[in-house]
Amino acid sequence: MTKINDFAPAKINLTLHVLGQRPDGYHLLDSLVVFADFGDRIEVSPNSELALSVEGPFADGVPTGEENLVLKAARLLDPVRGASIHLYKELPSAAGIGGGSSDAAATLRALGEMWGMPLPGNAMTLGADVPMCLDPKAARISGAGEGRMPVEGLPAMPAVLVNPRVGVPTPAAFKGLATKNNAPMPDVIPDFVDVTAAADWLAGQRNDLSAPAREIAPVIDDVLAVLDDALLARMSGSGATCFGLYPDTETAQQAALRIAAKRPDWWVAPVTLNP
Ligand SMILES: C[C@](O)(CO)[C@H](O)COP(=O)(O)OP(=O)(O)OC[C@H]1O[C@@H](n2ccc(N)nc2=O)[C@H](O)[C@@H]1O
Ligand SMILES: Nc1ncnc2c1ncn2[C@@H]1O[C@H](COP(=O)(O)OP(=O)(O)OP(=O)(O)O)[C@@H](O)[C@H]1O
Repeated sequence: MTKINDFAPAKINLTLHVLGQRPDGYHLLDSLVVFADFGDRIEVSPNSELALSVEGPFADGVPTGEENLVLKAARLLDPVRGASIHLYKELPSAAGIGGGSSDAAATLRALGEMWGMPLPGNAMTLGADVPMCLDPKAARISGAGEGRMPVEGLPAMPAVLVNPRVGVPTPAAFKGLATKNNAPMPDVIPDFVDVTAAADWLAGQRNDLSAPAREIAPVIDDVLAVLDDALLARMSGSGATCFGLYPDTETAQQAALRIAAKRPDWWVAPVTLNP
């Protein structure tokens, strides 16, 4: 029986500038997004009914009914066709790293291949992060999430992802913004010789959702504090996951071990953020 596997990598917003708000309430973004070599896995196979099974360290709490983004993605592609979908959940949910969105995008790719269908143009209806996850490579994201310009010239970046196991609801983080009309990134994102040069430039950029997310979940300050040996530490998306960039893989792995020993209740993952 034909089985198709796909990978749903964690999405990291290296920057997240909020430029304004549309009349429908959605915010206009200017965000530099990369994807980790760590994430969920999807396996699809032919089946008469549409069925979803979920396992893995973060399976608990992931909805298994029609509200799961994986099933919504399948229904977007074909409202009636059946498939068996298995989701292996490695990523914490509601964590600012696009877990559900990346799962939905991987489902669209895998079922699209199995059913011989192109990727839909309306993936945005599943969530603002889904279009950027369809082609999980470094990109500058604009609009409410639908605009995507590939970004060349980023190095592979050793990093540590840290989540304090506190969820931040995305709408609440946007609602808490003190100012909605903030400055974009510079027009040109330079090429960087290495992760240190990238971190230096990123330090001059922002995640505008960081301040409201820290109001909602003050533990984010503790997460940023344990990443104080990183070249750069910042929150991703609407939080609460933060990333620290490190000069090399070994240093990142050592930092991850140190943080995991200090905070055994937190989720800590040494990763590489791919260009
Ligand atoms: C914060 C980011 O993760 C950055 O990549 C995304 O903007 C959010 O992506 P997402 O979780 O897929 O977002 P959705 O599920 O579409 O939206 C959740 C909620 O976030 C708010 N939202 C989202 C995206 C956006 N550009 N403006 C918004 O104001 C809206 O209140 C929306 O109801
Ligand atoms: N496949 C899925 N995996 C995780 N959560 C899902 C999934 N499908 C639906 N959800 C629901 O979506 C909510 C948001 O989860 P998700 O992991 O996508 O958030 P996030 O990482 O904050 O996303 P983003 O960075 O896009 O804002 C969860 O609380 C959960 O109820």
